[in-house]
Amino acid sequence: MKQLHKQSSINHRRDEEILIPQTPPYSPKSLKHPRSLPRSINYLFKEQRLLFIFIGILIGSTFFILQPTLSRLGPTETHPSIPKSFSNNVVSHTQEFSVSNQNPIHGKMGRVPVGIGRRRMRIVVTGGAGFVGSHLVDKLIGRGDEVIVIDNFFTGRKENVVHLFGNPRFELIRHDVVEPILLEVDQIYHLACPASPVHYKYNPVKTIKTNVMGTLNMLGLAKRVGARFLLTSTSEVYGDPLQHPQKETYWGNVNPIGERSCYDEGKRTAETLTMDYHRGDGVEVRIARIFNTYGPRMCLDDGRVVSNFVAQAIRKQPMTVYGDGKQTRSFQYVSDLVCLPVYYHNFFWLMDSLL
Ligand SMILES: O=c1ccn([C@@H]2O[C@H](COP(=O)(O)OP(=O)(O)O[C@H]3OC[C@@H](O)[C@H](O)[C@H]3O)[C@@H](O)[C@H]2O)c(=O)[nH]1
Repeated sequence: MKQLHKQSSINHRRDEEILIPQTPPYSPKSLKHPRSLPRSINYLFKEQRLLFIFIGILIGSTFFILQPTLSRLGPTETHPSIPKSFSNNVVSHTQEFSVSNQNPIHGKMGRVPVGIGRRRMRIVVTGGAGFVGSHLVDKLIGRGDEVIVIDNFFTGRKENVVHLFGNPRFELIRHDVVEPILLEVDQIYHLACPASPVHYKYNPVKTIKTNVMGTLNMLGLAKRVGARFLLTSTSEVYGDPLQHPQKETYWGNVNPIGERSCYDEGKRTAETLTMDYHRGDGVEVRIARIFNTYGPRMCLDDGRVVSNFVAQAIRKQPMTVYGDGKQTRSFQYVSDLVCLPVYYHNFFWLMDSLL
């Protein structure tokens, strides 16, 4: 009641003020000057105002039409040439790949509409701070993708990826793949595992755990988020091979209780898991059996033949050849392994092609 009373008294005072007008009463412009419409039109036509309005509208609409497309494209869009056909039993003396894909037609690359260009993808690289992983990450960032590196820094080093710090498309997570992790990604490159005999024999139980638990966790993630999965396996799945060169169809000659078994058998189990997730759960998978790789960022204390020979040469020491020296190996330069152009034995081709 108090409020009502107050209100009515205010209205009363206003009424009084209106009774003694000091200025002409307010009326809308349109009512005040009925002839103002032609004036407005005249105003628009004067000094090419209409032309400038049209130009503004044109620039604005062009921006809004192009903006979604531009935001999806990376700064450097170089597309790896992707051959259409592929034999499932590819044999190479330098590099060998095992491939599987349940439903090529519905692969992620197949959903990219023609004319829009390559879609920027979010990609996880386990072991991305390592020797091979960091080169892969460089190339992925270089072609415009978003990369999340997972590394526990056992053999990986921050220095390998430090040049990418500050890049908005790069993220680094200290994480051991033995523990599960949930991320929304399109592709998973699974590299995390010590690869040189010195490192993988250092803690054999941890090595096999990384291969089994780590691969399980990453395959689980791939299944959950519908990501395509690439396992980096090894020529060591052939063990002490009885066939030269080794074909993909060769099953190997592996000692299950030897010193190297944690790695050999670990990777063989990782391959088994990969194929089981593919057959059982429809996960799109690829397996790369990597032979001896060399190049920048290799650890000098890696223990492998190339780094040993280089380190000994730098120190002007004699090079040590183990055994009778009759053993043979296939070698590949690290960036060729990632994306050697016009060649299908590389990660990019394997991961991105429809197969
Ligand atoms: O100083 C050395 C080191 C090695 N070697 C010999 O050189 C050959 C190559 O040995 P490495 O240790 O470099 O490589 P390996 O072939 O045993 O395995 C390597 O290649 C495949 C990858 O997947 C493995 O991760 C990697 O360890 C072996 O026969 C080895 O006995 C030497 O003669 N001198």
